[in-house]
Amino acid sequence: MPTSNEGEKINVLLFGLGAIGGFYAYILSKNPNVSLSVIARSNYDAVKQNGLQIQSALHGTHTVPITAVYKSPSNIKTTFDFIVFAHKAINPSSIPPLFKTCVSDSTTFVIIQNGVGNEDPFRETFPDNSIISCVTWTGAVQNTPGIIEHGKNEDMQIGLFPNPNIDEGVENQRLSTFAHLLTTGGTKFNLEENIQVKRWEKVIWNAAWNPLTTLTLTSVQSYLHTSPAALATAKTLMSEVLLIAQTLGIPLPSNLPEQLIQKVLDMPQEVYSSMYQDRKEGRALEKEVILGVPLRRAGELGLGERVPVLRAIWSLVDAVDRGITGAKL
Ligand SMILES: NC(=O)C1=CN([C@@H]2O[C@H](COP(=O)(O)OP(=O)(O)OC[C@H]3O[C@@H](n4cnc5c(N)ncnc54)[C@H](OP(=O)(O)O)[C@@H]3O)[C@@H](O)[C@H]2O)C=CC1
Ligand SMILES: CC(C)(CO)C(=O)C(=O)O
Repeated sequence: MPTSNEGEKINVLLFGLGAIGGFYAYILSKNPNVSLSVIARSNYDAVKQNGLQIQSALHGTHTVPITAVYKSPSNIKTTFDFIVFAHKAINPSSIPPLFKTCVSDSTTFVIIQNGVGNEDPFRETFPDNSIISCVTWTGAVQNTPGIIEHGKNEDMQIGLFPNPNIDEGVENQRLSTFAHLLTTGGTKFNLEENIQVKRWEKVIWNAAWNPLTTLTLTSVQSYLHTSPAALATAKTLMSEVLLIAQTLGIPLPSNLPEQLIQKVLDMPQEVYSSMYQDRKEGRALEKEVILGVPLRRAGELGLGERVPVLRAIWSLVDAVDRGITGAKL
């Protein structure tokens, strides 16, 4: 695979051209060696006609240079060095098989999503490819098709989802090439030895704030000020997911719920969530990777009786989601 300082083009395909996909499309496009293609769905016409625009409090306003805009992976007749997935993880296992014709032996998948277990469907479909797993704390929204609004929150952690079928040196080279693209794109990120620690830390945050903002249709800060029980509910929910992570052997500190509560209270702006946006827009909720997988892991670990709040919140989110999608039992 080319490195970005050889002057050879690095072919990147981005799937999930929404708030986060649009933001990282902009970051990746800043490297002159990147040829960026995107797959757009509801914003296809807007992006085709007017391009993709980013309006960021930190990066300014720009139109993103895009080589090709596709409607679906089935229209693509070429393969890529990196395929970046930034769609919502809804029916996660339905997505990787769509990409069979765009993948060569040297294609690396990059997953930028909330949740845990997101890598598994990619590894099952493509057992011989590398996966870079990314946890983003960047906050963005697409209120108008093709226009990505980004505030001041920007941070990401990235690391390999190691593939025992691939030489470690090759995997590290792929990781370092992608990290170089983020560096030249001017975004804040860290390389992680064990990205699963960061995935679980983030899912402890999302398992609380995403459903609580979605169910109450209010910001985290407003919810927390409703009554002392609100804070207690958030803390118990986080503690239950932390118990699951720790039982899986993920080294996370026992005071993480307090740390994450303090982190949200210290934020300069009110925090809503991507799941809240989905409910507001009448879109399916990311209930599987944020709540369903942790709950299943609890069952497998014999912790089912020790996560009652997680189960209750899961059932409420599931009911709201079924109300939106019309999915029957
Ligand atoms: N937004 C945020 O601030 C943050 C989000 N995240 C995480 O990042 C990920 C992306 O979230 P976000 O950017 O908010 O999501 P958005 O809903 O803004 O964007 C998702 C995009 O994926 C597209 N998409 C989904 N499925 C398909 C498909 N089958 N074919 C083509 N396009 C598809 C959607 O198209 P369409 O419009 O047609 O549905 C949409 O453009 C999620 O895992 C989220 O939890 C993490 C941190 C913060
Ligand atoms: C932006 C942030 C960090 C807010 O909780 C998030 O992860 C989300 O909205 O899903």
